[in-house]
Amino acid sequence: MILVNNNSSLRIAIQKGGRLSEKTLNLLENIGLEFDNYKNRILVPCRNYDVELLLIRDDDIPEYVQDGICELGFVGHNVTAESKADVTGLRALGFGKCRLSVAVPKNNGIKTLKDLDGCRIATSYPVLTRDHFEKQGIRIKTIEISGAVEIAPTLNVADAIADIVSTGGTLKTNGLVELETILNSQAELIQTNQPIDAHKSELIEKLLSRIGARQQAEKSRYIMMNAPSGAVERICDIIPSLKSPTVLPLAENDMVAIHSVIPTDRFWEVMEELKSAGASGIVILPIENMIV
Ligand SMILES: Nc1ncnc2c1ncn2[C@@H]1O[C@H](COP(=O)(O)OP(=O)(O)OP(=O)(O)O)[C@@H](O)[C@H]1O
Ligand SMILES: O=P(O)(O)OC[C@H]1O[C@H](OP(=O)(O)OP(=O)(O)O)[C@H](O)[C@@H]1O
Ligand SMILES: [Mg+2]
Repeated sequence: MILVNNNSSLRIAIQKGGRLSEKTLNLLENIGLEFDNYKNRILVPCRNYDVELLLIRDDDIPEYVQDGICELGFVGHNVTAESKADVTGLRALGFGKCRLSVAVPKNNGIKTLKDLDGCRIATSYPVLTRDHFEKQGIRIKTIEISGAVEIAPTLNVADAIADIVSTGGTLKTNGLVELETILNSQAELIQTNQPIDAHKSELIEKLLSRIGARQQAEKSRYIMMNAPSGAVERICDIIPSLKSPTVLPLAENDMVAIHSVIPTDRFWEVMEELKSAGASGIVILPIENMIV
């Protein structure tokens, strides 16, 4: 049975309450979509775009998108991969970064995955875990647990775990060490493989283009600085992306203002070099959107 969304508005599934909810809503608002009253609601209309949000548990998102109940979904790649849903990944979103890893109690002699042959692995990701071990010909028994997986070895419910790791703090607190990564993950935008009409396809195209502009902007900063005109060439060498900066004369003799866009992650690396090249009054501004 195919359960496509017959409503004329594009429907997007997002996590109702959890780690991805706020960042997903922020992203949608940052690309100009206005929602109100999404607290305590399941279907939330949008004031200025032909779209509605379906707020549900993240585990349900891939299947809702697979079945066409929602055309799009924002969800962790770990959840999509575990579900094996028939959907298309459109964009990695750069937040909710984590990994699914195998971890074992510290100092118990387990050094490689092979040492876990015949062992019990506690996890909320039985599909990905079994696939990973099977590919390496290692026999394991998965013990499916939906939360607080890290405590399973202490309770002797399992010999090891496969769980989500980000900073590694939870593993450390529970006396576990990471053995191997099964999957790297971040939040992603997924699309249904069910047929989509022309109106909804156009809405998706426009959303993707706005998300692209937002992602580009987040990767960049607008930089302004003053410098002696003789220093412009050296400053451009320090930041290769400053190939054709805007250079404006200042009232002060032989001084110019340099304006350009630089990759966010480069700024802190080159700030000292810029200063020693003669730059002063360096100002860095966030960019709202960037269409290249
Ligand atoms: N420690 C973490 N750091 C960064 N991202 C994480 C972390 N833990 C989980 N994630 C990502 O955030 C997603 C949502 O995590 P969350 O803990 O809110 O899920 P949940 O408890 O299954 O929520 P739900 O109630 O919707 O089922 C995860 O599927 C994963 O992609
Ligand atoms: O490596 P860390 O930075 O410590 O993060 C990892 C922890 O974060 C997630 O749990 P969360 O805090 O979302 O609680 P949950 O297990 O109840 O979902 C995950 O299940 C780990 O327990
Ligand atoms: Mg969940």
